[in-house]
Amino acid sequence: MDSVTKRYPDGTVAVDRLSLEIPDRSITVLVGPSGCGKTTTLRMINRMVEPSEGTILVDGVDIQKQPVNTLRRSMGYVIQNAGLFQHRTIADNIATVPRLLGWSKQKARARAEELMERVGLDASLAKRYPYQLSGGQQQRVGVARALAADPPVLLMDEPFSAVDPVVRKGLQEELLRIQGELGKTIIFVTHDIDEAIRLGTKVAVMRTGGHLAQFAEPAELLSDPADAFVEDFLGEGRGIRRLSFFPSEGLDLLTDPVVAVDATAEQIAARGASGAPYLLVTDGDGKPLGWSEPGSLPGAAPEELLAYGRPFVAGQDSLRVALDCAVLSPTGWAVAVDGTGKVVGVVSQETIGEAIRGAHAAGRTAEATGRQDDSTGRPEDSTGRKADVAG
Ligand SMILES: Nc1ncnc2c1ncn2[C@@H]1O[C@H](COP(=O)(O)OP(=O)(O)OP(=O)(O)O)[C@@H](O)[C@H]1O
Repeated sequence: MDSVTKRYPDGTVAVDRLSLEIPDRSITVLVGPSGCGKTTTLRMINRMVEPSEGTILVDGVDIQKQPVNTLRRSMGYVIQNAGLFQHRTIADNIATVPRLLGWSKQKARARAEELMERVGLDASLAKRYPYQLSGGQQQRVGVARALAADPPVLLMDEPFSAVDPVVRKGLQEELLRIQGELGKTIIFVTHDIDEAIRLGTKVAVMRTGGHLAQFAEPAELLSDPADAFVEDFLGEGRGIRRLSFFPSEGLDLLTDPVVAVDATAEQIAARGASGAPYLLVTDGDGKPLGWSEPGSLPGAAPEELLAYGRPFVAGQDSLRVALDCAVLSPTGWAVAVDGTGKVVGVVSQETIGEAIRGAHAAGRTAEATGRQDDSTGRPEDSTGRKADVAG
């Protein structure tokens, strides 16, 4: 997209000389306050709105030189409230484009069934009508319909804005999973910066008047907002949210303060000597039971143990998750587990604080030498998806 401007007939400049290079097979998010030109930008990409100036190339081809129908078939389009055809069943809604393309009824139906599964909809919903579905389910149908003819590009305009936060998070996770599986190029409009940071490989922050304020990876937005507008738009907690991009790998985990529930008095005395104010007691499988002062062991009843709270998955969860676990722990220590829930060590808030300072210093070095810092890539949580950076 090269120096694209949209001036509406009444003189409103909705988009002003916008230049963006949207990366292939990843999610690019357009974010900004109401009226900053996000929807206009998106609609210029499938020519629902024609630019006044500038050029838009897709795979190197000027979209103005392509027949509109061909262009739109290569781009799925999803809008808020899904925009489903109310008088058609779910299966027929999803099969709309394949049928227009002349697919047989059977083939289109099979495709609809396949897509329902892909977006997490039960097959039993196929014969229902949109009004018989929840908002979140309707939104999934909207995504399935947009994917039906397997277009390489998906344009999504505030697709999850109308659903509650829990459903929204589920839809976001689903979209990340689908993108990972199908490798679509997705351009996603939202006014929610947390959604942008969670979903975007790259995020374009726009400001009123259709100007581009910053185009960067989420971690870079959080560490180096281009100006006061972007900083303000990112809101509070920028430093904490940035920790989602730092992995917990390499945290100095201690195993000395971890004792099995059947440990002998001598073993406990030896652990107590390590100086930790609390020991973490584990069950026969190595899973956490709770914290105890060394003097109360052995023989502490389960109800006497202090709750260990939420553990983090070592190496998989981010430093943000590890810090959160430590802050929520009654002892100020976080419990680290492996993928199966077995304790691999414990770590104090202080040690996590040192790791955070180290990660910041490494980030600064990476910036100074101009190399890409791996820790500023896509944050992952224990599910292997992007970490929750909301809030
Ligand atoms: N058809 C139109 N004619 C005149 N002005 C328009 C038209 N469509 C949009 N605009 C104006 O262009 C500007 C950008 O609108 P646009 O819908 O692209 O913004 P947006 O960032 O998507 O906003 P929102 O988040 O509220 O949906 C706004 O000032 C809007 O009022």
